[in-house]
Amino acid sequence: MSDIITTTGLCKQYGKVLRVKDLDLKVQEGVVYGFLGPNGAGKSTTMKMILGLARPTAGTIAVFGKEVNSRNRLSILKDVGSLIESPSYYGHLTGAENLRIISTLKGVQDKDIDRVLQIVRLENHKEKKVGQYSMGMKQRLGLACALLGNPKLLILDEPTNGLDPAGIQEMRELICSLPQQYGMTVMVSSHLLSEIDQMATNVGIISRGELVFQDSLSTLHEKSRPSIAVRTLNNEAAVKILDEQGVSCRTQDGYLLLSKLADNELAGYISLLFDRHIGVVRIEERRESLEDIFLELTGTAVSL
Ligand SMILES: Nc1ncnc2c1ncn2[C@@H]1O[C@H](COP(=O)(O)OP(=O)(O)OP(=O)(O)O)[C@@H](O)[C@H]1O
Repeated sequence: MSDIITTTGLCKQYGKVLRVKDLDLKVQEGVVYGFLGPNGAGKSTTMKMILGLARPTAGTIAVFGKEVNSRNRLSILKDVGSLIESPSYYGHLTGAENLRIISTLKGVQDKDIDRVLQIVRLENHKEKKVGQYSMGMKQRLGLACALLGNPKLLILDEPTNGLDPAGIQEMRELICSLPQQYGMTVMVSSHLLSEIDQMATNVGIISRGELVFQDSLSTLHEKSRPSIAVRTLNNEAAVKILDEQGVSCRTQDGYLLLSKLADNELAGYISLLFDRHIGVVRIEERRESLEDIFLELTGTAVSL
């Protein structure tokens, strides 16, 4: 699989503050790359630099294997569609008319308009004035604009912002379908872990301008460490007994939390508790949630 976006040591300074620090991103062909981070982490700034809308302070950006410079920028970005911030439209014109204006600017044939309207499921509303569109329809029209010309790469900055749950679901399904159905690579940003979890195959997590995780979503899930939660009738005494055995544990919500043990070891400690007349009433396996991992990586509680 080739790399569609590679950044090396990418930095952006605003005033005296470095807002994007030494970013080495790798977005491989055919993935949905979820670019996740708390508000103000530097996601939009990074995407704008990739799209040539902001000038990097340092570092390089390669798209489709070619390092982007002022001479080749336009020819490379011809194959990139984007949705950055809420797009504005002519409200007195229809969806199709708005798309016609963009397709002319992009040098794309008119017949592509019906194709993109179909992908975003707006074909039945194309003759309606955009001023009468719902927020979700406007956002889908934004995606349609990005899809004009059948780009190989889509860069979408928080495309579900401002949408209701049904709109979010629809946008998410659309984005997920793009690599398989149209062979596109998608980089999509969000501050919502649950959204990236449901949409992306690969994840880059940015915190205060720094990349703190980059790998497949499944690798992120593997980081969630299993632990054993035990509920007894006397947790205080149980902690002392386990402590004597060299087993460290902490109490949380009425449970003793032990790091994952082999089954025979755990069985040994449980029978020891029985021998010491401590009733064991629950034994459960738990996994650290993705939210906990996100918190560890970024030091910021995640919004769901
Ligand atoms: N043009 C600018 N001039 C000065 N500071 C800026 C500019 N653009 C962004 N910043 C600052 O850079 C930091 C990163 O902003 P950015 O918009 O990239 O974050 P983000 O991760 O996209 O967050 P959000 O989800 O809130 O949009 C913020 O502290 C922001 O205030």
